This record gives sequence, structure tokens and C-alpha cells, in this order.
Amino acid sequence: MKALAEVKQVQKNVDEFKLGPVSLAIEAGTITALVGTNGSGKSTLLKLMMNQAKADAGNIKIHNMFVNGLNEEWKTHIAYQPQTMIGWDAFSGKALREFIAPLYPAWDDQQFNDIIQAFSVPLNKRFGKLSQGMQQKLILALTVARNTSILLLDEPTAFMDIPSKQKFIDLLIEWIESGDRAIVMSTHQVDDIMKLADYLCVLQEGKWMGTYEKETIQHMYCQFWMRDALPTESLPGEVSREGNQFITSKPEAMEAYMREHDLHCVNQKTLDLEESLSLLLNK
Ligand SMILES: Nc1ncnc2c1ncn2[C@@H]1O[C@H](COP(=O)(O)OP(=O)(O)OP(=O)(O)O)[C@@H](O)[C@H]1O
Repeated sequence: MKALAEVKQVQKNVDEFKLGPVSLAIEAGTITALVGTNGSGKSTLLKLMMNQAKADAGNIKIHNMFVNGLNEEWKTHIAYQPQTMIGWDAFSGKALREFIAPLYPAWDDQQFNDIIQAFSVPLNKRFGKLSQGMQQKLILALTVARNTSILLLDEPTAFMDIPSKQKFIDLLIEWIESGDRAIVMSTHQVDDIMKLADYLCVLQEGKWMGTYEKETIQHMYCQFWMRDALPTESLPGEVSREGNQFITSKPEAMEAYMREHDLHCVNQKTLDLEESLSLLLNK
């Protein structure tokens, strides 16, 4: 399948912080979640994709155009929601819509109004007077209505209340339904990942740990509780141990080992997504 966006071996140094090399292929019809601990480089990667930061190595293409090339037509294919908007405080949602809509040839006013209504965003209030959650909803409406094929969202639900998060999830599911669009979003919300993500691009302190299908991470680790004390030697795929309990990244190899060594477990479970991500990010 053709990638709508490609990130190849990208590296970026910001003072002491080093991101990458990281590679990503964003295909139509997919949602990729950028996950990682605070300061792991998720926002930096999104900024690089928007050419708001310059890569020190590697390259990025949107619709087959280099983001740092002379042809800036790629900008019409991508919309970006940063975490904060600088300079918007004095303007109402109505005024912001009037500035922004004419800049985007494919602007979808119906979509804008639908989001505003769904989240009951007051368009006459100044941006700076809105709550953080309400600001986030207004930015979302002003981003999604650009009607591009790629959406980059930087922690879009960080300040949203519980019912709004569900509406957000429904909105994105509907938005991506046509199959010719893609979303990349950074998030710390397990619910967003569970309900939306197809792929997880995992970053830890700037190091790219890999991009995994969500199902792969959901089956990545298994926890065993043994009847007797654990052998002192390292067990297949052993990730951690405590008392008679341990976690392995190779459950099948571990089961074979148990048969071979006549070991018995009293309980076992596959770690859920949140537990697996915590382990992966603490490695
Ligand atoms: N403008 C800047 N000047 C200096 N350092 C910066 C700047 N922006 C980001 N950094 C540094 O780059 C690193 C990555 O930050 P980034 O915001 O990309 O992380 P993140 O994964 O998005 O974090 P969070 O989950 O907290 O939002 C951090 O060490 C941060 O301090």
C-alpha cells in the first residue's frame, strides 16, 4: 500500500536530547499512536513532520514531497493540532474560523459546525477565556475542518472530560472511515490507544523502540505464577521476577521449558496493553 507520509531514518538533536533515528510509513486508513514517557520526543517528531523543526539527518515526505523541499504543495495535504496555540487568546472562535478557513481550499464548514455543536463550543468567547478542554475542542474543530488526508494530533484529549473523549473517538472513527486518510497522534491515554490505534510508534527518551501493531503489544508479555520457587538460572524471555512470579516475553518458549524441567504454574495471564506498555517503556 502507498504511504501518505514517510519518515526515513530521521534524527534530531535539541541540546542534550537526541531523537532517533526513527522511521515511519503512514498508510491510508490507519491510525498511528505515538507513545512514550514525558520528553521522549513525540511532539518533536510531529513538528519535524510539519517542517517546524529541521531534521539533522534523514528525510520526511508527505504525499511523496520532501517537507524541506521547494515545492510546498504537501502542506495542503496535512493538518496539525499542536498542544498549545500561541497568539490566539484575544480572538473568538468565530474570528479564528474567519482567519483560518480561507487558507484551506478544501475547508469543510459542515464538519466544523458539527464538531462545534457536538462539543458545545461557544464561538463568541475569546480563546483565552475558554477552559483548556474547550480550547482543545475548538482547535480540533479548526484542524479537522481543513479536510486534509493526514491529521497530526498532539495529545488531543489531554484536557477533555470523559464524555468528550468518547465523542472524540467516535469523530475520528467516522473521519477515517473513507479509507484514504490517516491519523498520527501522540497520546498518554490508554483508551485512545485501545479504541483508535492500529499501530504504536514507541519512543523512550528519544530512542525509537519500534512501531508495532497494537495486537502485537497486547500479546507481548505473559505473567506466570509458579507452584514452587523459581530456578535461579535466567528463564526464557525473562523480563522480571519476584518471589514465585515472573514475566516473560517468550511465553511459548517458557511453556516448553516448564515441560522439559517439570515445573508447574498455578496461574498465568497475558499482560494488558497498559501493563505491556509500562514494561516496554521501562526497559
Ligand atoms: N524548544 C525547545 N528547546 C529546548 N529543548 C526542547 C524544546 N522542545 C523540546 N525540547 C526537548 O526535547 C525533548 C523532547 O521533547 P518533546 O516535547 O518532543 O517530548 P514529548 O514526548 O512530546 O513529551 P510529553 O509527553 O511530555 O509531551 C525534551 O527533552 C525537551 O526538553
